[in-house]
Amino acid sequence: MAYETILVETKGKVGLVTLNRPQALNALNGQLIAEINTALDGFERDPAIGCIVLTGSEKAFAAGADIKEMQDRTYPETYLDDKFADWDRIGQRRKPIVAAVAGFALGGGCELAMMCDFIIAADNAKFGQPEINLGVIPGAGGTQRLTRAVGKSKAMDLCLTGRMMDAAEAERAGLVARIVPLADLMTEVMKAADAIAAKSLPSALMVKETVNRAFEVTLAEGVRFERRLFSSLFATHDQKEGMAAFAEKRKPAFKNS
Ligand SMILES: CC(C)=CC(=O)SCCNC(=O)CCNC(=O)[C@H](O)C(C)(C)COP(=O)(O)OP(=O)(O)OC[C@H]1O[C@@H](n2cnc3c(N)ncnc32)[C@H](O)[C@@H]1OP(=O)(O)O
Repeated sequence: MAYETILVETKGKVGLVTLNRPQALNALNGQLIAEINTALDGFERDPAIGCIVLTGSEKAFAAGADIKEMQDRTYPETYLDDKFADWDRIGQRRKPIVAAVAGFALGGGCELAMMCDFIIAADNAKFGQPEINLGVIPGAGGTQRLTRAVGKSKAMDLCLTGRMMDAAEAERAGLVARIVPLADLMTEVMKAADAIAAKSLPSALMVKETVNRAFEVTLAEGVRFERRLFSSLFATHDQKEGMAAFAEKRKPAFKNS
């Protein structure tokens, strides 16, 4: 597959997608979103891949949905085409996805980062939902995911003022898992992704599924769901191997089965 707006690489057990529209600060047009989905489809199907990393450039993870592509749309086109259904697919992937964010992650860029499972940010990262400055509101899940990540007060502040927050504020608020110096971003993210990809894939998929379930169901229901998945792992080779390896003081050799 020839990609025009992203770079796709495999590094060991990690699939790496780099947004590559530098002239528009990685503004997310239809083609770019379609290409991300094609790349993710491939990594999801590939049994050798245990973790995916999504990143941009040092200046911009992504400066939002492509405003120039959107500006002439009518209400019926916007509503009936449901363009953001393609974006939603990114957040519905089963394998863990880490967002490596440097520079601007604004509007759809912030929403794209939040569709990933966690964000590691460079110290120059800037996050925001500035759609209100364009006479609209976030449309790819920003009001919902941001509120769950940082709480109502800060989500209201960001979405109503349209201001940007820096990496330190984003980490304090809980949007970002950790901050690293810009020069170390990809090294640190790949270390994390390699560590995840070395785990048993069924366990990693179930961690993702259960943590995400916490946003959808009551505590009691979530705990019951977790217990069922926990129990099901005792039917796997990797549970026997993981626990035997601990007892025998050696590294486990997982088979993803
Ligand atoms: C998902 C939904 C529902 C909505 C959205 O995401 S709406 C978009 C939200 N994002 C924004 O409003 C941010 C827009 N961009 C900016 O405010 C600035 O570009 C900046 C603060 C991120 C960076 O400013 P800077 O002065 O460093 O760079 P520019 O000269 O402004 O940009 C360079 C180049 O990129 C084009 N660009 C930037 N962002 C977008 C975008 N979101 N859509 C389309 N194009 C974008 C910008 O026009 C310029 O291109 P030209 O040199 O051809 O003018």
